[in-house]
Amino acid sequence: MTELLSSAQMRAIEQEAIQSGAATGLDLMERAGKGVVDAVLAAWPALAADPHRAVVLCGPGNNGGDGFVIARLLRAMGWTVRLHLFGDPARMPEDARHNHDLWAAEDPVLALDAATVFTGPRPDVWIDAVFGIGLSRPVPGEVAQVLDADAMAAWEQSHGIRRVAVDCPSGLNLDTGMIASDTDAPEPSGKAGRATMNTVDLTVTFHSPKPGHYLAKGPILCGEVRAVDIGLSDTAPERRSIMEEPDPERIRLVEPVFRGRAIEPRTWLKSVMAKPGKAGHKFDFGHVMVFAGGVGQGGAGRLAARAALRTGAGLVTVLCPPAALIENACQLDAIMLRALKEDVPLDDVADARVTGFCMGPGMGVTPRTRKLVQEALARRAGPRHRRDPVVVLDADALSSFAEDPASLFPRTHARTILTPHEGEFERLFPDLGSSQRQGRSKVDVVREAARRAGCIILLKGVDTVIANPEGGASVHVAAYGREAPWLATAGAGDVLAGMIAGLAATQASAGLLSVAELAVYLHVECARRFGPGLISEDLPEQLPQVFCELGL
Ligand SMILES: NC(=O)C1=CN([C@@H]2O[C@H](COP(=O)(O)OP(=O)(O)OC[C@H]3O[C@@H](n4cnc5c(N)ncnc54)[C@H](OP(=O)(O)O)[C@@H]3O)[C@@H](O)[C@H]2O)[C@@H](O)CC1
Ligand SMILES: Nc1ncnc2c1ncn2[C@@H]1O[C@H](COP(=O)(O)OP(=O)(O)O)[C@@H](O)[C@H]1O
Ligand SMILES: [K+]
Repeated sequence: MTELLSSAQMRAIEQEAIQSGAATGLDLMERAGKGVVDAVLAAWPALAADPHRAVVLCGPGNNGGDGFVIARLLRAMGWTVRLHLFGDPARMPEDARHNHDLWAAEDPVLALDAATVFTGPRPDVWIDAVFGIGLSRPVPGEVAQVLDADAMAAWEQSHGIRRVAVDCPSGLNLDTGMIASDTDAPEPSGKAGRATMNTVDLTVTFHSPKPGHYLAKGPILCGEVRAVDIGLSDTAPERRSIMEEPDPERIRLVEPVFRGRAIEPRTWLKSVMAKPGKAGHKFDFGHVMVFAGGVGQGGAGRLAARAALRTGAGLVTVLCPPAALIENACQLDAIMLRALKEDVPLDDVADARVTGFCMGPGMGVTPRTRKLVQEALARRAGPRHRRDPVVVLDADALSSFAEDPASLFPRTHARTILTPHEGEFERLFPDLGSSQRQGRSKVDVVREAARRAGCIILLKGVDTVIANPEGGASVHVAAYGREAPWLATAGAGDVLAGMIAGLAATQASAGLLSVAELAVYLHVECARRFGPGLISEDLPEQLPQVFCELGL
């Protein structure tokens, strides 16, 4: 997993390097500028063959300072560079001012406005170094007009300008992935909502990627993200094992990377899953009970059950009301089936060997659902198990508590995971819902929700955020070459709930958050492997091939 650094953490690491004497601010700025130039030439090697044309847009802070370094290095390579500055050079921070002066001693500093920028010749490379981690409010109107997608499209025509952002496309908040005007009133002179903010082809960031590259609009705007080494060391203790719970101070990106290096996915899978390489019989790998709905409402539960079985649970049983028994019996083979009468307690059908419950898909928003959830949450580890059964609550199991979420949270425990989509999340945490975030990131609100609920929360989306009550948080994004638009199909969430239950119920030694991370990754891998035309039934059926391709 790659650790994503907040702006404050990045500044602290930079300050530590400067105060310890390991580097000066100017050294870091020079390395940052050189890192961007190297990344550009690595992305488009043909540009190294002969001099080209660049436009560099600089802002009033150190992001602009990086821009001045980039302009100077390109100039030294014989490139023709037009540099535009927003802000007053006299008020720039010292290092940025120094680099401004080096540039200005030999070449003009042009105004940063649409009239000046778009009347110049079209460049081969466009560098956006206006605002980075220091963005503190919506981008001013005159800058927004230059960073506008329509204006760029009209100017670019078919010229093929390579667009590069320094740290981030200016206007993107690197902590939240939001555009400042998404949550605040736009500047009076600004374009409404900056909805047409320019996307770039390449974003070059420093030391480590930031949450905003992966959350919300980040993946839409950033193109490819490259983190370049600028010689900073991170003194935070390294996690010893890939399956260890995340550092509560950090956010980690779900991917097969460990300590900065890509690892074989199989190493990751084996560290989280119980089945590979372990001998045992079916009960050694857990028994998952999945609750299905009544007549005609069983599909969602059956999807979850199939996913639980394919992820490795030793046994899976669907529980349904007696009237739905025949319907389910017609559809299930390897999955067992039991009727659960309205007035029968869960303990009558679930013995001590049950290690997981998957509840919600298709169950119905009813008092009965609420009661069954409470009974499942009250269950404790059987004599042969070290851990309480995992309880995955999704869909109707969550919505059944919408009227009174506070009655759920005292019962949830460390082996509980709630897997809402945004609508279900807002029902349980109205003040943290997407319409109420006011600049708080998805990670912040999921951390807060996990703290309140006292269990793991997984908030789904293209960017899926998982957090535990201690503050540990992970982000998985279906972007940057792992797009999965075909997952936007009914029932995909039911399959994910089943996958989590199936992986966790095997009594793997990895923690529940690590299990959830892997489930989200596998879910997207299944969708990507199947590709266009995917429907939810296809997802569990892809698992064998995905496991095989990931080296199990
Ligand atoms: N940290 C590191 O390790 C390294 C950091 N490096 C680089 O430094 C960058 C961070 O630099 P930074 O802190 O100076 O912030 P930056 O993004 O230039 O913006 C601040 C300026 O913009 C202004 N301003 C903000 N919003 C505005 C708005 N909407 N409209 C108008 N003005 C606005 C703000 O004004 P103020 O809010 O103070 O009024 C201030 O003047 C970072 O992204 C990276 O590129 C590398 O060199 C190497 C190592
Ligand atoms: N465009 C998308 N890209 C990647 N993942 C997606 C996309 N759309 C939906 N998903 C994923 O598909 C699942 C949908 O779950 P959910 O909204 O609960 O649907 P349902 O209730 O129909 O099962 C979630 O895991 C979500 O993250
Ligand atoms: K920028």
